[in-house]
Order: sequence, then C-alpha cells, then structure tokens
Amino acid sequence: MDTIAAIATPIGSGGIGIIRISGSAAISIAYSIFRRTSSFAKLVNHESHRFYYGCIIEPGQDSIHEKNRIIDEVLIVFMEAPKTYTREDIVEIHAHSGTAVLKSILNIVIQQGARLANPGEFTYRAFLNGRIDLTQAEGVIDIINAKTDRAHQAAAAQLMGGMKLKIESIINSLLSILTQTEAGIDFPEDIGDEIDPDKVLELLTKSGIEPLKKMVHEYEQAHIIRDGLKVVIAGRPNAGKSSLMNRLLQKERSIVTSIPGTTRDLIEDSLVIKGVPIVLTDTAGLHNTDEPVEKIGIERAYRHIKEADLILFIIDASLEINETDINIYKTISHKPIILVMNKSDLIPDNSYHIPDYWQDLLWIKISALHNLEIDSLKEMIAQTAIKEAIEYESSLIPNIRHKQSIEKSLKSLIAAQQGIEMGMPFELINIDIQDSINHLGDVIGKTIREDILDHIFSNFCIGK
Ligand SMILES: Nc1nc2c(c(=O)[nH]1)N(C=O)[C@@H](CNc1ccc(C(=O)N[C@@H](CCC(=O)O)C(=O)O)cc1)CN2
Ligand SMILES: Nc1nc2c(ncn2[C@@H]2O[C@H](COP(=O)(O)OP(=O)(O)OP(=O)(O)O)[C@@H](O)[C@H]2O)c(=O)[nH]1
Ligand SMILES: [Mg+2]
Repeated sequence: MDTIAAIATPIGSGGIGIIRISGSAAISIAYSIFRRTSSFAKLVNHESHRFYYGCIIEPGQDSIHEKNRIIDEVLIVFMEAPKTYTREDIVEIHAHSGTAVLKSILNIVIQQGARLANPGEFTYRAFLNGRIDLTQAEGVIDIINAKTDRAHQAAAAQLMGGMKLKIESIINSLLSILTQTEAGIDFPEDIGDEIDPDKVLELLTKSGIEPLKKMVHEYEQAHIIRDGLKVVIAGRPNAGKSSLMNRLLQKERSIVTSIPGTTRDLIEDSLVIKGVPIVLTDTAGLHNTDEPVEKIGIERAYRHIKEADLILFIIDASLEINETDINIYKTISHKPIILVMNKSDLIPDNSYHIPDYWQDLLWIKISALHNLEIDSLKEMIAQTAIKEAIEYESSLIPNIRHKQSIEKSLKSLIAAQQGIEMGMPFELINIDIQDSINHLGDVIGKTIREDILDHIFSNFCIGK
C-alpha cells in the first residue's frame, strides 16, 4: 500500500501542529527531510517510539544549501510497524502550528513520495489491518464529535472495544449452537439423539434473542444522548419562530422581520440544555400558499417534522387561533409537542384561552421578543429528553447502523426459534442462525461491505 500523509491537527495558529505519515516509505521520507540541529547531520539510526529533536529542511544538493531552507524546528517520532495506529510504519512530525509551516512540511513530504491521505484513511487502515473493528472506528468519529459528558463517555466505551466485545460474544454463542447442531446433522448415528431442541431453544434465547433485544431497547432509550434530541420549531407565518430560535441559541442565527414568510429554508443549529445535546431547526411558516419558493420551504419543513423527536408548536397568542393553526396541529398531532404561546407581552395576564382540543398538550406562554419564560421552556425541553433517556445505566449506546443490523439479526433468530418450536430440521434452522450471525458480522465489519465503509469513513476529517 502507498504511503499517506496529512496534517492531523486543526488548521490555524496554535501551539503544536502534527503531520502524520503512514506506510512503508514513511521512515525513509522522514530521514530525508530531518536534520539534527546541532550538527545539521542526518540521523544514522533511531529507536522506535522515541522523540528526536531537530529541524525539517527542504532537501537540496548539499548541506550548505539545505541550511538555507530550514522550514521549522520540530520534534519527530518514528513508530515502527506493527505497534502503531495503522499497524504500518508511522512518523509524526510535531511542528509549530501555523498554516504556512504545516503546509510546507506536508508539501515536502509529498515531494518525497507520499500521497495526500483521504478523510479517515489512517483509521481506515487501522481497520483494514485488523487493529480495530468498525464499531471502534465509529467510536473515533464519535469521540471527536461528542459535545456532552455522556456522549463522550459512550464514545470512549465504544472506542475501547465495548461494543465489539458484546457483539463478538453473541456471535460466538451462536456459532457454538451451529457447531453442536451440525455435529448432530453430520453424524446422526453418533450423537443425533443428543440434539435436544429445548436446550438449543434455551441457548438461543438466553445468549442471542435476549441480549439483542436489550441492545435495541438501549438504542431507543439512549440514542438521544449520542445523536441529540431533534427539536423542530413549527407554526404559522410571523408567529415568532425565528425569534424563538435566536433566543434559545442566544445568537442571531435566523432572520427576523415583521414580514410574514421571512424564513424559507430550514435553519439548523445545536445547543446543550442541561447536558442534553439538542439539534434545533427553524422552519418556514406553514400555511397554504402558491408562492413557489415558500412552497418548497414548507415542503421541507413538513419532511423535517417527520424526523423530529419534539415539536415546538408556536402560535401568536395575541391573535385568534385560526384555521391555519388548527391545520398545522392536525399534521403534527402524532408527535410529542409543546404548545408555545408566544407574544405574551401583547396580552393582559389571564386572558389566555386554550381551546378544548389542546387542553391535554404541554403548554407554556413566553415572549421571544422580551425573553420571558425562555428558561422554563428550556426546562420543559430537557424534561422531554430525559424522559427519552431515563436512567440509562450502561455507558455503551448502539448507533442507528448497529440497531438496524441487530434488528435484522434478531428477526432471523426469531425465525429460528419458531422453526425449532415447530420441529423443523436443523438443516433449515441453521440457515436462519447463520443469517443472524452474518448481520452481526456487519456491525463489527467482519465482512467488508463497501457501501457501509464508504458511508462511515465519509464522516471523518482529513488526518484522522
Ligand atoms: N501524537 C498522537 N496522539 C494521539 C494519537 C496519535 O496518532 N498521535 N491518536 C490517534 O488517534 C490517539 C491515540 N490512539 C492510538 C491508538 C493506538 C496506537 C497504537 O500505536 N497502538 C498499537 C500499539 C499499542 C501499544 O504500544 O501497546 C497497537 O494497538 O498495536 C496509538 C495511538 C490520540 N492521541
Ligand atoms: N410583541 C412581540 N413580538 C414578537 C415576539 N416574538 C416575535 N415577535 C415579532 O414578530 C415578528 C415575526 O417574528 P419572526 O420571528 O420573524 O416570526 P417567524 O415565525 O419566524 O415568521 P416567518 O419566518 O415569516 O414564518 C417580528 O416582528 C418579531 O419581532 C414577542 O414575543 N412579542
Ligand atoms: Mg422565521
């Protein structure tokens, strides 16, 4: 495999910036551009996993010219395969972090024969070379993206192999069922009588169906901790959706004007309320219109509402509830809703009337403009999330990809279970058990599936 290189730290001014090189040419490339500062001599040899102090030069014909082309004073570390991040030879150059410095070192490394790494390619190699499984690779992205303590905890557990271990142990139990029953199929005269369907059923339930069901449940309970609570602000034009968005975010993210139909596109941003990550979306005012741009915005809003965990259904409390409000309610009523009565500053106290058909909704009156009761609304939003992720005890949280494969695996096991109960031959039952194992193999990336890999590694940044 060719040798890859990238800047592994964020671009910009900072204390230290790291260039990472991985592959069989990494060490020779590093030798050609690194000099001891004292004597300006090349290294003659090195110990693996030890830092050396010196400088990076642009290699030239002779040492006189090289002296004039010092790029930076650095620390460099050579890490020899296989005990490295990628299991290939790795060199890290720890330079000063400046855009120009790091880019010139990277350029020189590339001139010497390395190629620019693709996003996530170091981690991809770690996966291909068997140092980590797919759930650990996902853990790498998760730990980088984690914005709260609990999301971080879950990512760390996954990164350290918690999910891999769990899945592998289920695969092993299922494999042992296969081995036992296959022995019975192949040599019926020897031990054929010993296949006890009840025993197999019990094993299948205890070490397959039950733990898999538990994991699906854990996803449902706790994925909010990882993915955030998706909150959508919806309501008729001019109700104050964008004003509320900006209030919750404490910044001017969305355009606010007194003209109805100001917001057209979805405006998304994130915040943390009481340790819960929230993904908040402002939408176009919902109503019947022939205006083409608004129409597209409204379609987008409805599509987004479908995916929401919670809707902040906002009405203008200074106006009568009208048919538009009622129609909006009809389309969102199957979702968890908080009825937000905005512009409370415009009406006298106690002159609120909530129609009968909305009596059961959670509701609150606020003023987005005057910042009234915004903290109470935040409290209500956090409560919804906490209800979703009640007392979640385990630190591991399956992601949606894991959950989908686990569900397929579970489906096959349940088919196997029913087959055994109906007295079907193990030749047939084992096909279902094998299917179930294959789906679990997808979770940890046992079989290389390009579509899954592309999807996962496309979320990485360069240098990781
Ligand atoms: N400077 C630096 N810091 C870093 C990284 C890095 O690549 N470079 N990491 C990169 O993301 C993270 C650490 N992750 C790492 C994971 C595995 C190995 C590694 O060499 N594993 C070998 C050897 C283990 C051992 O010596 O016991 C192995 O598993 O075989 C290195 C870093 C965070 N900090
Ligand atoms: N008095 C009062 N005015 C408000 C309040 N909240 C918003 N407004 C005003 O209502 C108008 C519309 O506010 P926006 O936030 O743009 O409303 P919107 O729901 O996003 O409107 P569209 O994007 O057009 O659907 C603006 O003039 C705001 O200043 C409030 O609590 N009290
Ligand atoms: Mg708006």
